[in-house]
Amino acid sequence: MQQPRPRILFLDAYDSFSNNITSLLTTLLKADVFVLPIDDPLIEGHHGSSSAAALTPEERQARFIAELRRYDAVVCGPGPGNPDNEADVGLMRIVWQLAESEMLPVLGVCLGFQSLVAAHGGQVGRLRRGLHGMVREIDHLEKGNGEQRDGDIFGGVGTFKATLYHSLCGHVGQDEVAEKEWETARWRPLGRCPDLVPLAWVEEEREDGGKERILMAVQHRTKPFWGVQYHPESVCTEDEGNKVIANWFREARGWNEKKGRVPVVDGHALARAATKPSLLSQLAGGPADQGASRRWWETLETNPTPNFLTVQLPPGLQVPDIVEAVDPTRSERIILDSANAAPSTSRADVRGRYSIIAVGLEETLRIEYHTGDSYATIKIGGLVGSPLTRSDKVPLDQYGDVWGLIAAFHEARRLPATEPSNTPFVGGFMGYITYEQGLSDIGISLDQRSHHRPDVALAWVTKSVVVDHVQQVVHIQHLESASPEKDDWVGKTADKLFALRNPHRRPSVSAAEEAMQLPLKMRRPSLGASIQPPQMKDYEAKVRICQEYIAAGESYELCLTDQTTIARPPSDNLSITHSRPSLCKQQQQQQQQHQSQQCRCASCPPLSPQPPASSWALFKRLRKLQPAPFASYLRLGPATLVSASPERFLTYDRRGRCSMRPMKGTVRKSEAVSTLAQAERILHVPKEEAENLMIVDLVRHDLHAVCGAGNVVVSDLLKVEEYQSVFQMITVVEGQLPPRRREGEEGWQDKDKVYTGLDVLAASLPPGSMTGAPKMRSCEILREIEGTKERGLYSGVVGYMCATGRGDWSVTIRSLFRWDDEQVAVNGDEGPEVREVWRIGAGGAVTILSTPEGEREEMFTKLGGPLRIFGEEPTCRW
Ligand SMILES: C=C(O[C@@H]1C=C(C(=O)O)C=C[C@H]1O)C(=O)O
Ligand SMILES: NC(=O)CC[C@H](N)C(=O)O
Repeated sequence: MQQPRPRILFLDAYDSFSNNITSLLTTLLKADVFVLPIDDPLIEGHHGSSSAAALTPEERQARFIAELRRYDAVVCGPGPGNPDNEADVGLMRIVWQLAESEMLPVLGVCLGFQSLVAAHGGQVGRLRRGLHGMVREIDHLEKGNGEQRDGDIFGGVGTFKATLYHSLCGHVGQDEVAEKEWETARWRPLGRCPDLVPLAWVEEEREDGGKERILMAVQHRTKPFWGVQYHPESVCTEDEGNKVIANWFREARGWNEKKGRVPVVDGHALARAATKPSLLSQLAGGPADQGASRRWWETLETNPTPNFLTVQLPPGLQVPDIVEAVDPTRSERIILDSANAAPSTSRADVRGRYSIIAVGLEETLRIEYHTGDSYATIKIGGLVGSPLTRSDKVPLDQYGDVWGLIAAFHEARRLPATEPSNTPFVGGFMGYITYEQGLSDIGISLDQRSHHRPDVALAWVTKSVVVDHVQQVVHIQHLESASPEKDDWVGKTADKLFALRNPHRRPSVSAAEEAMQLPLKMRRPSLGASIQPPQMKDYEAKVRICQEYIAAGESYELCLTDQTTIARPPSDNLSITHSRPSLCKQQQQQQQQHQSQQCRCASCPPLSPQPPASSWALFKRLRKLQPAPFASYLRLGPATLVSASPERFLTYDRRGRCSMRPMKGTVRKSEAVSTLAQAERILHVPKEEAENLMIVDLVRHDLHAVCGAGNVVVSDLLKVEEYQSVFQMITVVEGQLPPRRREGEEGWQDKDKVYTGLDVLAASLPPGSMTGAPKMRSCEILREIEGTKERGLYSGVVGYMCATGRGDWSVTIRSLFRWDDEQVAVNGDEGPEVREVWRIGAGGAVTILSTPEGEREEMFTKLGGPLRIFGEEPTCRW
């Protein structure tokens, strides 16, 4: 008879590495792994779960114990915080206290290990300095060469290195052992914890020349409890370490056998599967149920006739020229621009291949959602001045959440792979998602917000132009709805492009745009742009606060950021009265000094009387100054974004192959660091590699949540790449979604098995490179430190999801954005004047090894890129 697969319960302490552990356990031990949060509402009665809230503590404990009977073993996971705080370890504490009759084998990992130590007489205190993303050789007794101790899970294990992510450590009495006794004494229970047998150590050399003895693994003398301080699941833990886990499980099963303990699998389980259910499975009922009350938009754009034409890219033509020729109306626009694709910008290592231009955006159907609302809005159009055709508030309960609605909307319009197959996008969603939506996705509630702006804005683009910079062709694409008036948009657009071959017929450039095209040194600060950067000392103080949280074990890495605001006369918002100043120069200067905190240096040129450049002109300038592979321009609803992002967040193809590209480790180009080899020397150091590694493990966790155990690999680790003004270290992490059922097999009863790239996107926001690890606790801490201001578009994502299932999203950094409704009033010569407000976010990852000055410098380096379009160089000003 076939043996049933073993079952393991994983107690999740909200770490960002948990899914890597469940993946390792599943693949290595061929076990089914189920996950229960340490504060599971069904047991703990939190979060308003009425059924559990009514229970007494004894009854809750009984529920948990009943749940434990279902498993062969338990793994207590890693996480933020300290085992001395009950809330940080929750249910773990019950596990160590189980009566003999209910006991079962347990493995503690990191926080779980510390909780084991704390429960058996040890103390958990701070390391002299935290070790996060540091890879160390684990010193254990066996080293594969002989003597076997009963229950020593290091038996037969050779030398291996493992990744550490901890600020705290277990004190079992190691510091009281004299040096000459240490060699042998460290393998026996030490004074404070007679029941814990040390199995492994790391001795860390400290700056004072001394060594810190760090406990790395223990086993309980009589109970089936083991624990490891290091992270067995990290991508940098060597495979030899897997033997420890295999040994643990062999011991665990041996113990169960000896005790005659067999898991009882009946009734209802509280724990959930390690992989998330798909978005489509959240839908209440199938399409048949929804048929009764179809809304007007449900059938719109559902059965299009694709109409495509591919033409040669007229030589010398830039993406903005194409935009201006094919979509000159200049109201709403989305352009995802491989701005560094041109050979003239070949200094950069990473070059985009395609630029995607949405055309006729005002007429598109779109989804907008303000985080926290119980409904989303589906509408057509909506820009000030253009007629709002229709709008519908869609309650989200039947979709689970906004992601369920987006997935259902996409699914209803999904296309089989369509010609031309060599275009990444034939039509589909284009738009943005804010950082705050990401926060809400990971369970952080946003308190009172002072606005009602969309956090998710996705247009369903049916007319698009895709430039393939490698093939030098342009795909003109129209997913035509079955409307009787076909207007041959594709043909007409091709004609417009052909017309561009004739340089005399190129679109004319407005005066403001012309001004923006002047060489940098001739530029003056834009009229009245009042720039408010972060204060250096404040920023440094915030870095120190981050480090205090890290030292306390609350986080391993925090991506601290701050914002610079730029107030300037309104440029392209038609709803704002355009106030053209008529001040004399002297008055202007006086007013300028009064309003702004900007430059006081003598060399600063006087203000020029030119009108403010439009956001489009700003974009054209930025793409020239900072050509980046994931540049974008977006003017959608009330949001405007001008971005020179170098960072891909997530891309996926139709077959569910996903790839993420976290970027961490930045060095500014300078005379001293101008070559890749020099940058590599600077970035391949423990501090920078650790920063990157932490995010790599976090991203693996995010991908595992959807792709499932064993379906994630790291294909390029810690690679240094060159960009226009910086070098960046990146890693590529790839995942494979479960295969989609073939047509016909795919009934709604299988909908929970249908995953798309949207599932990965929804499960991975906000981008880990912008949060730090563990994600949830780090975001909570960052909200405290950064203050109440929202990051908004910054730290969110911009991208597309094609109707055929392919998608690509960049992290919104090195960018500026503004909201139409954010204005400030200033006193002008002729009374109050309004100013539009642009925001530039910038920051970097703070670790225990950071220096406040270094972090501040890094933040200003990143800020400097987008700020230059205002003719500003941060170093001359603050
Ligand atoms: C926070 C920013 O960048 C992020 C932080 C990086 C780092 O810490 O090295 C690198 C790229 C981005 O993921 C920013 O550009 O503002
Ligand atoms: N990775 C972890 O579980 C860390 C545990 C604990 N918060 C520490 O920092 O030491």
